[in-house]
Amino acid sequence: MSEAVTRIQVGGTAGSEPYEVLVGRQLLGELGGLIGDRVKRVAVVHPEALAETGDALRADLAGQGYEAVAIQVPNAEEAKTAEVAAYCWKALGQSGFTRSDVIVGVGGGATTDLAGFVAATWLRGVRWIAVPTTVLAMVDAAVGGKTGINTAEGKNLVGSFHPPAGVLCDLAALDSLPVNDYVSGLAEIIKAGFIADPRILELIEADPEGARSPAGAHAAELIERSIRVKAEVVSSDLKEAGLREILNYGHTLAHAIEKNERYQWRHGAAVSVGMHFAAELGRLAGRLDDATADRHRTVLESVGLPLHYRYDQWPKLLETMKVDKKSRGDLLRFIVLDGLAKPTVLEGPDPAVLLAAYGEVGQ
Ligand SMILES: NC(=O)c1ccc[n+]([C@@H]2O[C@H](COP(=O)([O-])OP(=O)(O)OC[C@H]3O[C@@H](n4cnc5c(N)ncnc54)[C@H](O)[C@@H]3O)[C@@H](O)[C@H]2O)c1
Ligand SMILES: O=C(O)C(=O)C[C@@H](O)[C@H](O)[C@H](O)COP(=O)(O)O
Ligand SMILES: [Zn+2]
Repeated sequence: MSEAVTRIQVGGTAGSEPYEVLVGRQLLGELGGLIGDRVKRVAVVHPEALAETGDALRADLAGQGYEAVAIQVPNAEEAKTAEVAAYCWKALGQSGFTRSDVIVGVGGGATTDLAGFVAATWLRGVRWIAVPTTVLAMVDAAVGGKTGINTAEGKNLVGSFHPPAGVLCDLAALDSLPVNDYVSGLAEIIKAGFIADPRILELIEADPEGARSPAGAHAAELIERSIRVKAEVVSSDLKEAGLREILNYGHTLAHAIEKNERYQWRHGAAVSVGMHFAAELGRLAGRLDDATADRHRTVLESVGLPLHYRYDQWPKLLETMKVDKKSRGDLLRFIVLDGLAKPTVLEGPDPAVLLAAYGEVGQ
């Protein structure tokens, strides 16, 4: 018997094309319908770790009559570089890829960010479909159309808003995901809990061990709730004119840590430390109550996410945070909470408050 498929609508307002995020099992049969029958070529962009999946998908699409090519890219952040994007552009050029052809990005958030960026830039924009295979990519990266690559100066500094034509979250893909990568994705789920849907936090607090596994009793509910948070926000503010900034909760420090670690830390681990910092910043700025700030520590720690980073790195982190995309001129801006599920912007915090907040995080 086939399991139920959940369909979550994204976009369709503010001038963006609507699309659906499908969550279920054995969803790859949906791919042909999403690609469409007037398409000649399909490029399947996948990481080394998913070489078999990428090739099976290519063969399946070839069997359906498409001219299908697989483009293998490095795992994780190694893929989010100008060099790898150029390698993909070369492969598309050599395949004769036109504006009516389609890119399929299969993999974690790093792969879907890259595949979406290549789709946004090739011929000034071709359609693309996301097939996220990590929990983080399902709940966050593949939804909402932020695509991009890193540069030596910082995380995601080059990119474009280019929403996919559809997102297929096949939960079966999570079975092969290493536990550390699964747990890293929980950081974005917990983020969705703090900024918008506290039920997420309750589900994790009730069974932190279960939350660490795709076999956990609430895995599908946690994933679907988080996708709904993201879908609602990006549907009303695709280009981050205002509301969408709340999805950046914890990310100002997180991106600086990732750069400092030369992108060897998982994004979710950095976001966990970044949310701990944002909670302390909110508390010390007089916005957030002690209980909600403390709740960050307990829930993040309960699933095995990190809370701390090197104290001596603060000057470098502060310098990197100045080129965060939320900054305006010399004004540093952070997302903090006024209370549970009440995200807001804190502009130009007192440097002494910033340092004191980092004092709780650094060790
Ligand atoms: N565009 C957005 O809105 C957005 C949102 C959140 C995060 N991101 C980006 O997403 C990236 C992080 O994504 P991530 O956490 O998915 O990490 P990732 O893409 O780096 O994947 C982690 C590792 O798991 C491997 N992998 C992927 N799927 C697998 C599977 N099913 N089984 C076994 N191995 C698998 C990958 O090849 C990689 O080595 C960061 O670059 C972050 O900036 C983007
Ligand atoms: O979708 C968004 O908007 C987010 O901020 C989601 C984040 O989880 C994600 O990591 C995003 O890539 C960060 O965007 P950036 O603009 O700060 O690079
Ligand atoms: Zn993120």
